Amino acid sequence: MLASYFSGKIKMPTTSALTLTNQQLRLAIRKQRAALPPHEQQHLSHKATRHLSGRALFRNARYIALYLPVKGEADPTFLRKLTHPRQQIYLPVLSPFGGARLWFVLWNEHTRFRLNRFQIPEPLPHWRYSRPARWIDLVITPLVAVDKHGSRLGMGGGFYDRTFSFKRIPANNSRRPYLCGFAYAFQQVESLPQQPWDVPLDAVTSDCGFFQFNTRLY
Ligand SMILES: Nc1nc2c(c(=O)[nH]1)N(C=O)[C@@H](CNc1ccc(C(=O)N[C@@H](CCC(=O)O)C(=O)O)cc1)CN2
Ligand SMILES: Nc1ncnc2c1ncn2[C@@H]1O[C@H](COP(=O)(O)OP(=O)(O)OP(=O)(O)O)[C@@H](O)[C@H]1O
Repeated sequence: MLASYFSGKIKMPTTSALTLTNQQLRLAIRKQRAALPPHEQQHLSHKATRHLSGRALFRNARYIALYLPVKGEADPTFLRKLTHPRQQIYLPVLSPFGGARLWFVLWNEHTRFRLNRFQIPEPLPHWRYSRPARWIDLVITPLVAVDKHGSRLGMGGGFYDRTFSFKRIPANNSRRPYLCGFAYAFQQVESLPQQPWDVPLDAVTSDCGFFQFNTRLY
């Protein structure tokens, strides 16, 4: 439908994302995502996981942020089972100080959860188990749509863009963290309108493969 499955070879989409507003595109893809039967969500998410888990960028990352999927989002949590003991998994938590920024809090067998204001489970924030965004090696980001340049459309809160805005400053010379979108192939669209605050993804993994963007600003 909307997708241009750009991994590997680029196919033209039947509907250009540019003909829809961001809000219309969000609604259309969210509907398609929520309509996937659970076994299909799991099957496609497994495939997306396999396209990433063997790569050095995953195996060499010590601090990895995942997210807990809601409403049919692709599920990256299988990656947790594929980590080795020296790797640590973090989850996003809405900053208790506001500002629409994310904290990253350790997820282990002792982690206690609560629902945030979007009804998404998140670890109870504790400074001892939090890690600053710039000290995470690999962030698996949720997304609604991504285009072939790595522009990401999210749920519309601007959380990831605000949290990783430091990556847009060339003087930071910050390759870290590596931002990898996690999605279904139908979320990959030809083109999204770019906003000045957008922080491009470094890569995306989906059921149709792993795709690295040439978006190095630094
Ligand atoms: N699984 C998951 N966790 C995540 C994100 C995400 O996209 N997916 N986020 C990515 O930034 C952050 C939360 N951002 C969000 C931004 C807006 C809405 C939202 O609009 N939700 C409702 C409507 C609003 C409401 O309930 O008050 C909706 O689903 O329609 C949800 C999450 C952090 N954690
Ligand atoms: N670095 C920033 N500084 C200030 N405002 C920002 C910044 N990044 C995003 N915003 C604001 O956040 C709002 C939502 O942005 P956008 O629609 O790009 O969110 P999104 O990427 O879809 O959401 P999310 O990252 O939460 O999944 C915009 O109105 C924008 O003004």
